[in-house]
Amino acid sequence: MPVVEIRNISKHFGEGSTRVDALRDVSLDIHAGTVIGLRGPSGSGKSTLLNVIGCILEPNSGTMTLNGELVYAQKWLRHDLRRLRLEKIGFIFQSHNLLPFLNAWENVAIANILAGKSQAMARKRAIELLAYLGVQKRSGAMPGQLSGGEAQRIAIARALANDPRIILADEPTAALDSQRAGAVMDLLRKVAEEHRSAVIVVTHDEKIFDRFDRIFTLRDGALERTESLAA
Ligand SMILES: Nc1ncnc2c1ncn2[C@@H]1O[C@H](COP(=O)(O)OP(=O)(O)OP(=O)(O)O)[C@@H](O)[C@H]1O
Repeated sequence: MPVVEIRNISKHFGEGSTRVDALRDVSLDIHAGTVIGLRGPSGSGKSTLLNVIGCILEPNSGTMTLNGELVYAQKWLRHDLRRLRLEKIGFIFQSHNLLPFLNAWENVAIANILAGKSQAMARKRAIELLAYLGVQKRSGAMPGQLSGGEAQRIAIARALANDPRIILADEPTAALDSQRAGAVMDLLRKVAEEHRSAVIVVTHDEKIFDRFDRIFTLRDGALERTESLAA
């Protein structure tokens, strides 16, 4: 069973002469344990698709099933989308978006505290994740003291805090050199395989194209072609 199942999803912004069709009839399946690339020219709908899968943006039509649960069919079928996001979905952004006034482990723990877990449990989980990602030595550092690669690992740890089945990453390697970009992709693969998550990465970054199991290409809001890169 796919972790993400999208059928005929469309999304437009505006009406009449200002209408933009950001997604047109997009259908795709994403399976557990896979790392998927999403590419396409600027304005082709990549962020819109990521935000729809992340239940941040409501589509106009189609259906979406996440982790076996039908969550959208012409309308949202759940009223607690925030909880769904907190429990099932991890977000990683290009600029890591760490909170500047919290140190590394606190930035990771906040995800669990928001989800209602105890401070002690949130701290324990944060420290475990920082060790898993190889940045435990930086757990007391403030974001301004971290290198780009360290900050991105901590942002990945935060995205993993609630054991999400779906990890959405918007240009996670854009600010990194090829060695660090490769290390981030290795981590995302490890997470996909060990946690049986589906990882979806929006990218223009050609140096990581060979790291995906599959690449979906969007053009003018429509899925153009898919490439299976798995050996
Ligand atoms: N909130 C909005 N209001 C109006 N139009 C929007 C909005 N968000 C996106 N669009 C339009 O929808 C289309 C798809 O945008 P989207 O951001 O998904 O593209 P993208 O492929 O992620 O682009 P980029 O690579 O530049 O980030 C674009 O034409 C964009 O201008």
